[in-house]
Amino acid sequence: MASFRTLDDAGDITGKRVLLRVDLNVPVHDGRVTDRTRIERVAGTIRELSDKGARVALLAHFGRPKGKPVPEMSLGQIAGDVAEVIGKPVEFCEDCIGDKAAHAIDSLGNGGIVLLENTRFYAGEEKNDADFTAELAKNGDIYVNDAFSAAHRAHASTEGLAHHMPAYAGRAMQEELEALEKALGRPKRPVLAIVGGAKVSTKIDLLANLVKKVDALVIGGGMANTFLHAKGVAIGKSLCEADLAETARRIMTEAASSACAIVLPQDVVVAKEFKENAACETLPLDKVPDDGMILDVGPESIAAVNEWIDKAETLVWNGPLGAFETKPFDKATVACARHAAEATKAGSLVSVAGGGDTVSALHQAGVADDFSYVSTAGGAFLEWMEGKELPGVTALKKA
Ligand SMILES: Nc1ncnc2c1ncn2[C@@H]1O[C@H](COP(=O)(O)OP(=O)(O)O)[C@@H](O)[C@H]1O
Ligand SMILES: O=C(OP(=O)(O)O)[C@H](O)COP(=O)(O)O
Repeated sequence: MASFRTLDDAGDITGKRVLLRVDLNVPVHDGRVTDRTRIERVAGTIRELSDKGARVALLAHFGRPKGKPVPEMSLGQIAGDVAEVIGKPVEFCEDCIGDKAAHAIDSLGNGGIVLLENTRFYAGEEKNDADFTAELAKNGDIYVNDAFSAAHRAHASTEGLAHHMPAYAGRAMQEELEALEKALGRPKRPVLAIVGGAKVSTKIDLLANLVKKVDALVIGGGMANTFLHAKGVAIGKSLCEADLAETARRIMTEAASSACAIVLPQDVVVAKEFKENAACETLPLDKVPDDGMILDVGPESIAAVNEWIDKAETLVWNGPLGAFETKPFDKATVACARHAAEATKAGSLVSVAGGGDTVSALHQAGVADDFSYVSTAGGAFLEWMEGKELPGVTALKKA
């Protein structure tokens, strides 16, 4: 039996106002949702609540607007996709608190669904501010959290609300926790982690714990640039958080004392412009020009990652190895994803990958169905792997 409350514990919810936290932080390019996995995973919970006659208000964030309304980060652009995926009408309300939100929810019929505007348009969301949480809470009778991929954030809509009203885990949250426990509860060694992507400052700290849990850590993508910089490699104009160089060095020291191999790029793909089909060249690490950007790792690095995949019994992967959305910088991510998929199909690897963009990359490589498990979560999944309590999950635990 789950240690947290689920929808099975919610009783009769007919006519009740349900504040349902979902993660709609999906990849969007040119105003179009390019990967609907996160929407598809929560669709079952939305339908179930609606079919049971609840009035469903969807709470979600999109991007990092830093506490202010940013039109390009409006959830209005996602509402149509949500409606299509769940196969029911979904209204959109341009605020998540106040009179507009109250009116939108009060006017729903039983089974009606409204998507409220980006909670991160208010600074109180990320601060888990008591007044902001109380404003959100005014519009709900019960709270359901189905956003596993945001459960590592102790924000108003992911944690605070659970203390204001009866709180339950949604079906997708339940499934993610069960699937991760099944795939990785007692992982077979060697365990290989691949961490890439662009969210360097929010993910780098957890690497210090991760290196104690895994046998090798491949660092790629934007994350690798900060480590290369910390090792004194000139990386030109590449995405890098130079102030985290000391943290990167500490992680490499921690890895050495935990006998975890750190695998950094050996060669890199460099371009002067970040655009589709930009001219680029593969260079050794000591040849990156001052005006160049590392946008992918090169063939020698791909071969090194694949060798580690061959040695590993278990793979956990978050964050693409390059800027895969922009060709030709998808090569390393696609090649290594296909290699891991082959090993999984051959029965020699348990492979778990997660993260909004990572899942999109696996779909692009055509292998999302070949991994042992694909989580919607990136940072939350890695923190779960570290053994950390996730605030969004802890808040749902039974007393
Ligand atoms: N070398 C790089 N330079 C700039 N951006 C990169 C690089 N490598 C990967 N990225 C970007 O990282 C983003 C994904 O990062 P992140 O959000 O951390 O992953 P996820 O959503 O899977 O958790 C992608 O948009 C990708 O373009
Ligand atoms: O996309 C998300 O996480 P991920 O990039 O770790 O997969 C979640 O929506 C959390 O977003 P955040 O990292 O801006 O808090």
